[in-house]
Amino acid sequence: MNIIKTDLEGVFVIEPAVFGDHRGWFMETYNENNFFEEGIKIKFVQDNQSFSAAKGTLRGLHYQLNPKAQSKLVRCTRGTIFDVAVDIRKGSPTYGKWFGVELSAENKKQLLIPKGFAHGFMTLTDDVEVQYKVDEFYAPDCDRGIRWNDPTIHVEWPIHNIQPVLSAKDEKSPFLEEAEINFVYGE
Ligand SMILES: Cc1cn([C@H]2C[C@H](O)[C@@H](COP(=O)(O)OP(=O)(O)O[C@H]3O[C@@H](C)C(=O)[C@@H](O)[C@H]3O)O2)c(=O)[nH]c1=O
Repeated sequence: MNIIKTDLEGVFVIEPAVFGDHRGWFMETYNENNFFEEGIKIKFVQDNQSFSAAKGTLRGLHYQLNPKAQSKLVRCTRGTIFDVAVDIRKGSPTYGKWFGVELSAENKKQLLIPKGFAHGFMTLTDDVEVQYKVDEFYAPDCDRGIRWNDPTIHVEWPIHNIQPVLSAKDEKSPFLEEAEINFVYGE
């Protein structure tokens, strides 16, 4: 398993070791020891899965406020997504900066998104399944969003000539400037 740093502190791309043989393949999708060796101490408590029917579906950018903030370990088990983490920790040297990576059933990569980041993804194929582990339970009262096309964050979504398929909630999310955020860098 390769745990690869990105330009955003605490955001990692994970490349699992895939063992193929005449039957197919095997891989570990999570190994606590490997994460601990990299100094990543997370205790996951909930596993989530979503299905998106159409290419160009966009879920995000989502986060839960403190004290219910979540770290997320995201993978795509059917189809392909462009997965994005945005640093929304006040006072962070990379505040408002984003990192994106293609995750697919084929490349088997995962993205680790720490607390203090917003997360979202766009489907690049039809019939997409995304699975992710989180280290805090769902807390609807703390559930928040930032508009997917916030001009100050300016995520370069790979499909930009279409109106994405959005939830009613995501259509109305505030822009970063007005969003309620209670993450402070270093805390
Ligand atoms: C996230 C979540 C939702 N739900 C319910 C609430 C709602 O009725 C239904 C659909 O919820 P949403 O519309 O928020 O689902 P979705 O837009 O897929 O939300 C997810 O998006 C990605 C990008 C994330 O990062 C996740 O943390 C989560 O916010 O599922 C749970 O029961 N538990 C959960 O953990």
